Amino acid sequence: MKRGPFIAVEGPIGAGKTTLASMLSNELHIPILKEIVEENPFLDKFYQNIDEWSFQLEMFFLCNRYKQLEDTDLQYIAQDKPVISDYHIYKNLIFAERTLKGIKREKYRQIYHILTDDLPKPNIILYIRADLDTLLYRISKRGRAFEGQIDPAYLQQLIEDYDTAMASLAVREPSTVIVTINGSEVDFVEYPEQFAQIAAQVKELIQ
Ligand SMILES: Nc1ncnc2c1ncn2[C@@H]1O[C@H](COP(=O)(O)OP(=O)(O)OP(=O)(O)O)[C@@H](O)[C@H]1O
Ligand SMILES: Nc1nc(=O)c2ncn([C@H]3C[C@H](O)[C@@H](CO)O3)c2[nH]1
Repeated sequence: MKRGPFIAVEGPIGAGKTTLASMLSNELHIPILKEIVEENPFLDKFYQNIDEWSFQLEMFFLCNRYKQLEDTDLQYIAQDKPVISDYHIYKNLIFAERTLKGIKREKYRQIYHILTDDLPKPNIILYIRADLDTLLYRISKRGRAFEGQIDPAYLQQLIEDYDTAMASLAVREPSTVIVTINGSEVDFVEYPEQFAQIAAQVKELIQ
């Protein structure tokens, strides 16, 4: 693996991305790039009425992440400095393909490619898979008010969309290392030895 690894932690809602990315950032002394959730003005409205608010929300996420990754490129990636992120830009498309319909989906796809095709992409992805019950439990434990309205069917679709998207990314970008973590069985929060195993694997990849 070359210097300057760009690591992304991915997985469906509540899989543990921010938790794992933060733990790895501390353990490996790699700066973290975190998604800003609290300042999103559309999430609440979106979960109340997905069809009404999806375009605004998806565009908001796309523009925010575009700006964040542009800055990260200058600050870290272009200088070969390692960085770990709790998302991959590709997640925009995974969600948008599910939430948008018709002409809006087509317009979004075009804008997504215009904005992101030349952005630096992670060379390591830690993909946390988890089953519906695990995700629902973790989302409720976290207790964000607006997520109380998440439809389990929407979450189940996202679980499947993520599997499909990761499989397609593996074919499209064979040089990207994808480490799949079974988040319903591996518990890196409760069991330090399970976290140590993941950290050791990542360390080996970035050496
Ligand atoms: N392995 C785990 N075992 C037990 N609890 C966990 C585990 N991973 C995460 N959690 C808990 O589950 C909740 C969701 O985790 P986290 O916020 O890291 O998920 P996320 O994937 O970043 O979510 P989002 O998709 O909303 O950004 C948090 O309360 C966290 O403490
Ligand atoms: N529709 C949609 N598109 C995205 O790109 C996206 N990224 C995150 N999320 C939702 C999941 C959590 O509730 C919350 C925090 O991650 O925001 C998204 N929702």
